[in-house]
Amino acid sequence: MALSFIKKVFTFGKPAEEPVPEAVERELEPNSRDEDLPIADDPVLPEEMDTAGGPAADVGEGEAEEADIVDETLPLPPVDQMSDFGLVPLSLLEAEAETRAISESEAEETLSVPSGYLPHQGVDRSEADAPVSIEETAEVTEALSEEIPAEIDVKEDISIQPISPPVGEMPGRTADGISSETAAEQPKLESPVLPKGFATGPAIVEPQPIAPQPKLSWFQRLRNGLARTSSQLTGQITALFTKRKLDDETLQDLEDLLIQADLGVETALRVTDTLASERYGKDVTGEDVSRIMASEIAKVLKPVAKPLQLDLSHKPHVILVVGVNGTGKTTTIGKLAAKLSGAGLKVMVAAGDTFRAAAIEQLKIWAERTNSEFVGTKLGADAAGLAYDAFEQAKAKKCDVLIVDTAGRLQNKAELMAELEKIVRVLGKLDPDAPHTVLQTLDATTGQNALSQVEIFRNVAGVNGLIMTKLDGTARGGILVAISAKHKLPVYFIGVGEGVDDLEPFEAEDFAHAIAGLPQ
Ligand SMILES: Nc1nc2c(ncn2[C@@H]2O[C@H](COP(=O)(O)OP(=O)(O)OP(=O)(O)O)[C@@H](O)[C@H]2O)c(=O)[nH]1
Repeated sequence: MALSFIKKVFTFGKPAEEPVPEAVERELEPNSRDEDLPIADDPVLPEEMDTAGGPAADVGEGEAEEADIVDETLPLPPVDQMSDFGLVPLSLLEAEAETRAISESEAEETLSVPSGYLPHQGVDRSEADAPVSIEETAEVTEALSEEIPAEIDVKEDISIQPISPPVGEMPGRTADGISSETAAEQPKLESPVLPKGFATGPAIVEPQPIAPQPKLSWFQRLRNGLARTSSQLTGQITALFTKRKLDDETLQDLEDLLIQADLGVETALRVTDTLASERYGKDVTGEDVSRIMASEIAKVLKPVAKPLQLDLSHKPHVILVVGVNGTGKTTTIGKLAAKLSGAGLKVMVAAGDTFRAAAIEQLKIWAERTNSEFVGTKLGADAAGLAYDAFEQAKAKKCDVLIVDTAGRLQNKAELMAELEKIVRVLGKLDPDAPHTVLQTLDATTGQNALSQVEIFRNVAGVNGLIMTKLDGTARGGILVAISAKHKLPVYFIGVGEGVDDLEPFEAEDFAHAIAGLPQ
């Protein structure tokens, strides 16, 4: 094999005689694909390619030099100078090859290796580089397993290389593949030592008494609800007046801020006018502005902060509750009923929201909780008819107050608004003054849309009082100031939670302070 390598070295660069590389031959053999392929004698190449002159024909100067080094036509140096050129005389190599062949055959005769091992015979690059087919590998393995005895007479100069024996048989390894030294080092623990923060044994969870959360006062809930509005507003005001005297520009900027907070143009102008008359050309702090703002808002709200007037001569005083879906009508009815029946009045509630089964059930529960009479009908029934029946029953039972729920409806749905009109008309048949109070609930999380809600419900149902709900959430209470300034409708209560007690009489000063971020 060494001889063939030497021959290859000295014949390189002779394309005409160059044999097909073994690797290529082997690759082609299994499928014999070369037999099927037509072999072109003279392949037609694209113009930029050329076969004439063989491989070296087109080489550049440098490449030609390289080619020359391996050209056998060059005269070889004298034998004693060959090592200077990195060459070994052929005669020496042939002699070495013969010796090697003898020692190989000797080794074959004397060697025997255990299964799973192969004799290591040094590395012959020419063989190592050539690919070995599966068939060849199988042949060698078979030959080894048949011919090589189990016991080995190891020659000192031949090393034995394992070919991955089973893990358990690896020297220095346990069956798990763990180093046997490491395994021996590890003490076998009865109970493992856990890191800090862990413990063994069954978990014992002792129930801890939960401290009751102190309920926030309604004003705290109102302030929390309006915190977003107030902190945004006061933050912007403080930024606006930092190191600035009060001039036309800052007044205009302040007006814009107040309008953006839903307070309405009218209230915004009131605030800026008062500020200008008191402090024009002077330094102004954010706190000065907040104080003036609270005072002006309170002036707008005071006239509308009224108690809900009940004319108990009517037996019953009829309260119709209207509003857009989800604004809190049913919940507010429950809260009102609780207050009134708690005060000793005989209350009846009527489930006029015949669109939503849950609303009927919800009101029934509120009636039970508040010891109120309940009148309901089936889902989809005529709401006006139900209102009429309830009124008759309340009269018959001598109730002090009848509160009629209605289905939520968007103010732009003409058909539903017409139905609401009908309920009012029907109630008026039994008492021309009924309904005595038409309450509209407004969701405090709504912005400018609440203005048009009031406008339309007022026209259709004769709304004569407001309740703003959900002021405990992330409310935008500024709109109530704008509505009050425009419609001047009484605001009776505010909703500050879902609980039965979370309905507070509307207080102008408190509300104004909460919006301005000032204490009560
Ligand atoms: N946080 C808070 N939630 C409220 C308040 N008032 C009502 N809600 C909640 O708002 C939701 C809607 O309330 P409802 O009373 O069902 O409203 P509605 O207007 O009767 O609804 P529709 O019958 O669909 O028109 C419910 O989850 C109530 O618990 C309030 O003051 N604060």
